[in-house]
Amino acid sequence: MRLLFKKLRENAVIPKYQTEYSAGLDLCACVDGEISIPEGETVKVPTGLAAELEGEKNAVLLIYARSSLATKLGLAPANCVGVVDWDYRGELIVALHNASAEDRVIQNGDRIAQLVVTPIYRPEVCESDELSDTARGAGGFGSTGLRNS
Ligand SMILES: O=c1ccn([C@H]2C[C@H](O)[C@@H](COP(=O)(O)OP(=O)(O)OP(=O)(O)O)O2)c(=O)[nH]1
Repeated sequence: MRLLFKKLRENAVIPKYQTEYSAGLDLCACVDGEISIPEGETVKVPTGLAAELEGEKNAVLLIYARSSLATKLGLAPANCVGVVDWDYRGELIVALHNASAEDRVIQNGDRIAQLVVTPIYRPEVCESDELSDTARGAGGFGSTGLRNS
């Protein structure tokens, strides 16, 4: 499988794996100089890249937070996880939300999020009057309690 990146602007950065076993490919901001993300606001940060997962339709590109940005700077994608449709050929955008109490500045080339390629199922969608019985049934949202017992 090949993941193709097309640079939409000269200063875009083609992602690379940081280590041999990195799960994510860091996405870099592609801006003129720098971009400000005021406290409490969300800014759509461009990457200057379009991507194509060549041939493989049962996989998806997901845009996740970088834990360092989220925990140290309060910057994480507003949509939690960005889902990139297989047929999307537009620019990859990271909608960074600033949950900190300070304005933040992102410089051109800063690594702002990570792209993860993961397999997906695309099942046939059917309406059904019955679902199979299970021990859990409809229990959820804490129905099994807090601790192991
Ligand atoms: O964090 C993200 C999320 C999405 N996208 C791109 C790829 C995706 O294929 C497209 C549409 O995203 P999504 O399906 O989440 O948007 P929507 O709000 O459901 O709008 P629509 O599908 O009608 O465009 O936008 C990004 O660049 N970054």
